[in-house]
Amino acid sequence: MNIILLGYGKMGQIIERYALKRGHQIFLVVDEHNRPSLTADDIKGADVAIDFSVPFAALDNMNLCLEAGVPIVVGTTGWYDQLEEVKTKCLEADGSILYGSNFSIGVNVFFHINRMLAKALQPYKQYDVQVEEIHHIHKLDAPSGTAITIAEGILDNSDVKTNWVNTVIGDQDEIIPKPQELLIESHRIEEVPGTHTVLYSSEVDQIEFKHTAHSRDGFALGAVVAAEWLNGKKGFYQVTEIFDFNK
Ligand SMILES: NC(=O)C1=CN([C@@H]2O[C@H](COP(=O)(O)OP(=O)(O)OC[C@H]3O[C@@H](n4cnc5c(N)ncnc54)[C@H](O)[C@@H]3O)[C@@H](O)[C@H]2O)C=CC1
Ligand SMILES: O=C(O)C1=N[C@H](C(=O)O)C[C@H](O)C1
Repeated sequence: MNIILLGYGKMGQIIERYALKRGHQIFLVVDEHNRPSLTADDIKGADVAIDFSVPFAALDNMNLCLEAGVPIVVGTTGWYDQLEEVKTKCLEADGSILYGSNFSIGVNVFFHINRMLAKALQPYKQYDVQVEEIHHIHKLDAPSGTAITIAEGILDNSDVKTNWVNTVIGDQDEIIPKPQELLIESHRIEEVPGTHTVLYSSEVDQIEFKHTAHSRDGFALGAVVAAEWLNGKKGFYQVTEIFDFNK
């Protein structure tokens, strides 16, 4: 496939490596320097675009790809408050968008089991639940997109928790969540690639369910695999749809 890389930072550069390794070509690399002059005509002819940029740019990039008729895989997080609007635009334009807060196989299995765990513990009200995420100090958004997906999996399977609230440790006064609020605690530490933990605590014990990324390679390979899956499809998809264990 001919791939456009939208964003050429930590993720874009690793994705390039995996794309070449899997026999694809890089059609164009876009960052904030050449993005302002880019038009739909410039990207026509590419098979797919992969966006790992920044939230406002990802929204612009999705619009550009819809205009050009180029399918786009979006790994960028921090724009999910606009999800419904983007979905409507994509379906109206008969376009092709696949998004996901995390493209690694490990985290997608984690998402799946997180839902099962929440369902299993739903009757046992003696357990309170909280989510923790740890990322590098350069991360722009909090909570992480992955933590939001985890929280949604818990909220969908809880009759106690109604919404999530976030606190960034060290940045603000500590939030004391109300019983119906699911706390997502964000930590920003050095160069941590991404660690997510779900904690169920009762008076007598604690269950910890944790995923630790050792590098960004799992995210990058997953993004290329997602682009291969999207090739030739129309519609608005989540990365979870590409994994058989979710069927
Ligand atoms: N879904 C997933 O599996 C993962 C998602 N991410 C998300 O991907 C995004 C990028 O992460 P990193 O590569 O670590 O960040 P980064 O800061 O290293 O790279 C972002 C890149 O976007 C570029 N950029 C800025 N404005 C742009 C524009 N208007 N058009 C195109 N490019 C532009 C910057 O030059 C930079 O190269 C973040 O939102 C992060 O949360 C990161 C890892 C995995
Ligand atoms: O910004 C990052 O680095 C990451 N972002 C994604 C997120 O917000 O969940 C995925 C991964 O955890 C790394």
